[in-house]
Amino acid sequence: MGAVLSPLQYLRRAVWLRPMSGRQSNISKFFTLGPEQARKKRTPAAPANSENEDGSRVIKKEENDEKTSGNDGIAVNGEKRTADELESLKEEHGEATNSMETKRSKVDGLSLASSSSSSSNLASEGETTPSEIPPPIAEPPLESTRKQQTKKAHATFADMVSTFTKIEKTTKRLEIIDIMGTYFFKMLRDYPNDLLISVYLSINKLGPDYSGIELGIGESIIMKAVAESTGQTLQQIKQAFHKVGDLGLVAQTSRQNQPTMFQPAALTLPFLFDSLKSIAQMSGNQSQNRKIGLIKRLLSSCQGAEPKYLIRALEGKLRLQLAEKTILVSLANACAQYHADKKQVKLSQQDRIHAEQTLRDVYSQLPSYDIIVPRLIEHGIENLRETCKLTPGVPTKPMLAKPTKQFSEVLDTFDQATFTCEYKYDGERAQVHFTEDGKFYVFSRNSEDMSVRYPDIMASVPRWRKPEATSFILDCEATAWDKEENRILPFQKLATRKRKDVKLEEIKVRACLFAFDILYLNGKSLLDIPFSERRKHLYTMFQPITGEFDFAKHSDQRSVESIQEFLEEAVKESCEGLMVKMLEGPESHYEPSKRSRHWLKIKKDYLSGVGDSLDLIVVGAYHGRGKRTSVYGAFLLGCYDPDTETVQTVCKLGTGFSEEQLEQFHRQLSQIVIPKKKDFYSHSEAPPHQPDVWFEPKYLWEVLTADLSLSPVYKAAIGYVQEDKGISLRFPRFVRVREDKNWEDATTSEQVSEFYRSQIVHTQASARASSPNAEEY
Ligand SMILES: Nc1ncnc2c1ncn2[C@@H]1O[C@H](COP(=O)(O)OP(=O)(O)OP(=O)(O)O)[C@@H](O)[C@H]1O
Ligand SMILES: [Mg+2]
Ligand SMILES: [Mg+2]
Repeated sequence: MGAVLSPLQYLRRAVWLRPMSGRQSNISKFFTLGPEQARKKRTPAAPANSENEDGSRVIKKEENDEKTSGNDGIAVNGEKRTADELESLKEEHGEATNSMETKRSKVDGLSLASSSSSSSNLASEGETTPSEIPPPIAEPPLESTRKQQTKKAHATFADMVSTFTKIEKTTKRLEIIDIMGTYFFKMLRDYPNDLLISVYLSINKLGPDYSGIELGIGESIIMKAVAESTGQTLQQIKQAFHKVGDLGLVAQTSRQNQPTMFQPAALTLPFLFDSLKSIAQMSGNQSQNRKIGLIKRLLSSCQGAEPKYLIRALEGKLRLQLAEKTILVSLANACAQYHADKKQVKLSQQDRIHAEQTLRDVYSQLPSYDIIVPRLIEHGIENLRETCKLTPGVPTKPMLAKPTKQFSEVLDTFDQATFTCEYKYDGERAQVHFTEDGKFYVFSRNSEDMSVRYPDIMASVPRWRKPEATSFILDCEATAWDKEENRILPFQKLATRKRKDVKLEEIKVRACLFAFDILYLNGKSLLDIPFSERRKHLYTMFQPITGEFDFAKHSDQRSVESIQEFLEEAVKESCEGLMVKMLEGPESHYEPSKRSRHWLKIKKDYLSGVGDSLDLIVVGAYHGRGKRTSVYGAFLLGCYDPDTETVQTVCKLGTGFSEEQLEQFHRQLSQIVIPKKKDFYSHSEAPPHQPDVWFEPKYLWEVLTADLSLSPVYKAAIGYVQEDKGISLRFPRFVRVREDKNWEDATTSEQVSEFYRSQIVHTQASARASSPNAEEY
């Protein structure tokens, strides 16, 4: 196996893949919509040099060419900027990724300026009248002008924004997939070099999760930039924001009301992407001012609806209901269609489903568009499983478990199948990688690179790896370890370790690994072999070392009594409970990213409650009274619905805190108070239920509850159980802060509804069990 390329190297490769030629399809008959439906959706062509419905520009081609040709500079908000100035702007902010690309643009003319003509082509192409729709399989009208575009190599933000604007008008998932699929198809056909960037911008990410680069710029910085760039006072922007609740819209309106003498040059996707990356990575002295400066420059190149999405991207939330799975499906469709067209074959519904499944599977094993997109372009989706495989050095999405609160459920689920019980250690998930070229990594549950956090684990690998293991991926739990007593310490101890800049000699709380699975060994993926065999590999290739590495303790007995006993034993040894797993057959294969019924968790503490804890987003707080006057006395929490991208409130929480914790939370949360509820927070509008302050979504807390009930106030899982009622937690209690998850990894609305339903099933079962005619369990 070759060395793993860094994300930067992949990006470079992706950017330099040559555009492909080939026969192009009639995109009106796309994907989920038939030609008739697609035809109906089209609107008459917009007049030249006018604004589309969505505010994006339509520039008359000749005029635009005139503006750009023979002109060695472009106008940005009235200021004329030369290519060199723009180049130095990029350099000033330390971008490296596309520097070669920029140089090439300078030679070709000026990509920033020239791409506005391609934007007009794309924008007007989507807006033809029905009579202009070419017959199926006809060559698209773009062909004649395409030559010019191959010279002007970049897609524009304007194209992306007109796509986003279409998406914002619908809530139907199939339509969203169709719109995004059409967009990605055009990207593949016209700007393959920018496809990767367009995928990242659509999901509002700047790289794979393990790259650690994230957007999420604070409201105050953005408001300053909007005020300064649109000539308004900060006060005016704040007021507008208070009224509208969406900074993106405020920016768009402010920009539209601003008189500009010149058409700014179109923003290209690579330029935007590089700028966003620079903003995300700026730190230290003056970084706030530098961020504001760069945001202002971007804003000055924006028109129509572009400021809205630029600002939302900076905030870290596009609010388009573009969940990652939607992007995957759209991308799979686009690629399948593109390659079928090239080969001049018809794409069946079966082929589409197959393509979607392929991309989903591959992405959960190898969650890196940096690697996948270039290979999709080069080798097609039909070869993707071959060209993109599980790779040490790239964190795979971990398999997850379903909660259970009755032993009988375990026996029901596994029925006649062979299963095994393991201790459920209470620490943090750790995926340990060892690459062919001798590098170690530790990744978190969330694919973050934790190698710097665990120098003790990194140092211990050579001691417990046998020389026969030349590359591997292990699935483990890292727990805190008491060296004196030689035993596991409670989870809270592990949480006291620093998360950054950890020095080996300064570590007070040591981490011990408990390995429970092996996913890859010596150049081969082990995902598709039975767990019993994977476990054998695990036991042969590694050796336990007290306090550093051990195998998760297991028992393969299957009676309820023996499971019960094993659970008691686990709890005595500071574990949280048990994991019950399928041991043999295809159902015991490792399923990356799936919350699978083939893994059940039994937590001792929660057997009497709802079976599991919930991880909830802190969205608001109520001022304390009495002893708690100087801190927040209670908090408003919400779960997350990834399909609608909303945070839905689920309870008011006021118990389980120590005084120190309340003080600490007050300090932390005061920093992220926002003037108004985010418009993607869903909560009752009734005055008595309003919290005193609202927060940016940031912190995730683990919470226990006795049970759940239907509620008119809280909006969690609204519509799942009853059309107009949400679900709320009764007697919630704070357990801990979840530092290893992002707020978007909160318990989902669907999970909340499952907790609610399982509680009803459980109550009915108990009622049956206590009645004289109850069946035996
Ligand atoms: N033997 C084991 N097998 C699998 N996972 C284990 C084992 N021991 C401990 N774990 C941990 O248990 C976790 C699953 O249960 P847990 O309730 O802790 O999940 P979580 O991180 O809260 O996520 P979620 O609530 O989303 O499932 C795994 O992610 C892993 O970190
Ligand atoms: Mg856990
Ligand atoms: Mg949990």
